[in-house]
Amino acid sequence: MERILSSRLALDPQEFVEGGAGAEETGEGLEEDAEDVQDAYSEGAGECYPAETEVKLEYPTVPIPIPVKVTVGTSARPPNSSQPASNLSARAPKRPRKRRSNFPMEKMMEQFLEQSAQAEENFYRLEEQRLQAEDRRRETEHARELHMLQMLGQMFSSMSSSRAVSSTVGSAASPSKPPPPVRPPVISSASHSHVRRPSAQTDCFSQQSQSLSAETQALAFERYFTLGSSAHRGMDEDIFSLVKTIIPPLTSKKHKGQDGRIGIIGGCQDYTGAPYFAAISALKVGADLSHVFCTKDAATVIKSYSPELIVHPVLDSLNAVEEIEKWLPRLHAVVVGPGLGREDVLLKTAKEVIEKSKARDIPVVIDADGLWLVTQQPSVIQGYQKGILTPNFMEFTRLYEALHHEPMNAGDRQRSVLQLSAAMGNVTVVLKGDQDLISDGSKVYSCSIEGSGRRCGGQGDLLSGSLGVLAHWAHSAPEIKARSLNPSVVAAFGACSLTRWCNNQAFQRHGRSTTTTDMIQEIGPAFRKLFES
Ligand SMILES: NC(=O)C1=CN([C@@H]2O[C@H](COP(=O)(O)OP(=O)(O)OC[C@H]3O[C@@H](n4cnc5c(N)ncnc54)[C@H](OP(=O)(O)O)[C@@H]3O)[C@@H](O)[C@H]2O)[C@@H](O)CC1
Ligand SMILES: Nc1ncnc2c1ncn2[C@@H]1O[C@H](COP(=O)(O)OP(=O)(O)OP(=O)(O)O)[C@@H](O)[C@H]1O
Repeated sequence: MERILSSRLALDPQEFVEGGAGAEETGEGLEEDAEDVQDAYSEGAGECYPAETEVKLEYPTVPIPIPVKVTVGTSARPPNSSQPASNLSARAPKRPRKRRSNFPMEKMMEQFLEQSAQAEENFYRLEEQRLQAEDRRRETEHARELHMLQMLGQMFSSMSSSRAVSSTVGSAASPSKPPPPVRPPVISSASHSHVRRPSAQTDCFSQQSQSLSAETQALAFERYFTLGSSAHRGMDEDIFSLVKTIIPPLTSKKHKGQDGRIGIIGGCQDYTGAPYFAAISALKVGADLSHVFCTKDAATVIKSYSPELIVHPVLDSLNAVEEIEKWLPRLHAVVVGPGLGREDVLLKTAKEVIEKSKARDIPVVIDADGLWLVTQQPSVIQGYQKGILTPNFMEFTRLYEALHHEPMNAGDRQRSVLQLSAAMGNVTVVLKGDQDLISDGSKVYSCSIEGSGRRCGGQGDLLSGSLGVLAHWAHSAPEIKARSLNPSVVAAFGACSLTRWCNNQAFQRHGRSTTTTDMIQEIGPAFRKLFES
């Protein structure tokens, strides 16, 4: 109503007159309509007569009828006359209706406004009804999906129990029995022959679950934890429970910065998105402060994406290394490479920052163009136990070939990742792909949490930014040190799981239009679901 009233005030009567005049110019019908309105008014009110006068208006080129209350003319009616107006007008010859005074025009305007208000109300009423119908439809669909979910649950429970029995009974007789129909993280020993691949049944399951609803996916995901064979289950739960133990509790005793200050080295004229994605992901995972060290021309752009980031436009300055070094004592981890570009001068700065970070014993995650640098100069990170490389397949191939001087066997990725990590002096390597393979040169871990088929740019930046925080947490967690597991591997497993689940959840909502920004919005719920429930 408020809107209606305000629009009423905004109407200029003169404009209305002009509009009416314009309409008259375009056709006879409108003039008749205006006459009808006036007739109805005169008869209905019972006190106004069809008095006509000519009012001189500046605007209309064609005369328009304007009824007036004040009578001017010869057809005045006695005050107590009971004669209907229509009779009166029948007696008095109708004069051509031309221009009249403004007052009835205001009445017309009011009628017009009332009608628009009515129309608007009707519209909203109908819209409300439509939304209610839509809600009812959704509820029905939801109930149907829940029903499906229960049926699937029952189905899998019975499959699980029958498999558990058969694997215990038949393990000696048939050691090559395929794993259960889920995609557990595969954990193998250093020997390649022990690396397990998901079975045909596994893939069948993942295809099936891809077409299911969000609720069904959630179930499939939970079964990821609960349906593994007993041997796998122990290790899955191990690594997941270890990721959970590295997460610092949120307490009121802490001050800003204690849960992580992460530095991203990257961001140039061409690539401003990548460092932003990495830095904001670090914050969303739980770092308290996220710094971006980028070139001058990228800085304002990155700042404009988010006021939450601290952006230093120093990467292409003459004393870039000193500028960054000033901050290193306050950083808990650095992520080198997202959007860095491949200019020699920037790569040289990145190299020196890596050296300085190593000297301070800070975890160093190297991604994207940082891996280009490692391909040219592997020694920059070789042997550093807090170093983690996160190549995509292309970056991995380059690195592998640079270190092994021979083409990689793309059909045997587990072996290749193990070999590369070993050649890098047991630096943790995360080969991203349909399964993420993580190795510290002694074992290969596979993270196969259902993601989606959507491969937009920036997903790797989300992973590297998250990994920066998790690496800091893992390397400072006493529980991990007490166990024989490599903290970098635990952190990598956590970051891969998180990225893939964000991808899955964003895809549930946005399908083909999923972007990294949508995935970043899923970090909070995904983190809770994976590590805090
Ligand atoms: N919004 C932004 O600002 C973003 C900026 N970004 C930044 O861009 C910079 C360059 O990074 P990059 O990944 O494009 O470079 P690089 O490794 O040379 O790959 C080039 C070519 O390799 C191929 N290829 C890639 N993946 C593959 C795979 N899995 N399997 C097989 N092939 C694969 C593919 O070749 P194609 O298929 O096109 O022939 C691809 O075109 C870097 O700084 C990064 O941080 C990104 O983070 C995105 C968001
Ligand atoms: N085929 C796939 N199926 C499922 N998930 C995948 C697949 N390929 C990559 N991913 C996931 O996407 C994430 C990013 O991997 P990707 O290979 O896109 O990195 P990237 O090319 O370095 O990304 P960026 O665009 O940020 O440079 C990883 O978490 C990985 O698990």
